[in-house]
Amino acid sequence: MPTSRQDDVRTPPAAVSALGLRKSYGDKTVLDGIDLRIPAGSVFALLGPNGAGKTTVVKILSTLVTADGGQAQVAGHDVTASPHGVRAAIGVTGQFSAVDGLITGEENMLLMADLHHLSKREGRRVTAELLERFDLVEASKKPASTYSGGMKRRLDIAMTLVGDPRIIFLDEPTTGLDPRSRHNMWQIIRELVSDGVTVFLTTQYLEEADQLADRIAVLNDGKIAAEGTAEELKRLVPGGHVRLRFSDPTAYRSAALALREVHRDDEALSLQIPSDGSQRELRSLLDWLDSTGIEADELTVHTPDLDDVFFALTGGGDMNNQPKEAVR
Ligand SMILES: Nc1ncnc2c1ncn2[C@@H]1O[C@H](COP(=O)(O)OP(=O)(O)OP(=O)(O)O)[C@@H](O)[C@H]1O
Repeated sequence: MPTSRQDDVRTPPAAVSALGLRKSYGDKTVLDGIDLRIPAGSVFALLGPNGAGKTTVVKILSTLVTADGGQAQVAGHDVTASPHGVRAAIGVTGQFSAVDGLITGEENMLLMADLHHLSKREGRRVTAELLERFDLVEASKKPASTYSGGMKRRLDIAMTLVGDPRIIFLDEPTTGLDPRSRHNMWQIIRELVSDGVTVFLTTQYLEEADQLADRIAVLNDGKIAAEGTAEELKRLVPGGHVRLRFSDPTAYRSAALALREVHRDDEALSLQIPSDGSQRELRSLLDWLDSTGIEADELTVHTPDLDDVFFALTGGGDMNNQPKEAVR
């Protein structure tokens, strides 16, 4: 892989940057030219269906596998020329967890402290602090194999933090977790970011990317199909609308007659009005309702969500793609 210092002139500094990353296994091209730029201190989510190559990207950036082409820098180090520099700056958790189930949570942590050459005293201090922070004090003397999925993930992240990494790769951090554990994990990730850590997240959960990420890239067919903030991605797909529901048939009919370009549902007494869901459009609709004295019983806004974007970009026609309604 060629190395280049050209990225150094870019501002602000990127925690992770990649240009033209390529990877094939046999005759299967997994990554077909991936470009990334992740500003320090931000959360980046790589979204993609099963087998899209998300883990492969994480493995290349964390120096666990070598790319066939392109270049990547992590924390200012080239992944090929300076893998040790990369490894010293990053933490990786996820599908290839470092947790040893045979020893206790505390022993796992102390082992990690040893690997990072912390003194015994410092190792014990950091371990106690992280066990407390991740709510694992009670379980700390039990073998990690007895931990729930959520506890194992928390221990995994706690172990990663022993080395005080500035960049963390979280490969599907909440896959298989129940909703409460998933929300706990989201809170943990937000706290990491507020400490200035850069987070590179892979996920199949669109809501997770929506909740956490500053920028999201959708990986499909070995390429980045789209990249942007959640809002930018949602604007890529049409389908936003406001729905007005009435209980009074007269009010319904008046509104239906007055409003043009609406989709009528005479049975449900509801009208669907194309809208981008912006404050401006909602205000003008509400002002119009007020001025005409028409009273709707319910107003719901549907803005395209990341599910819509994901399916539009990845062509996942076999999955459930029902519009979601958000009552505002
Ligand atoms: N060591 C390997 N040898 C051969 N093929 C591999 C290897 N590692 C990954 N692949 C293939 O590369 C493709 C991408 O795999 P990868 O694990 O990166 O996808 P992913 O997006 O992380 O998927 P998932 O969401 O299912 O974890 C898959 O088709 C996988 O079978």
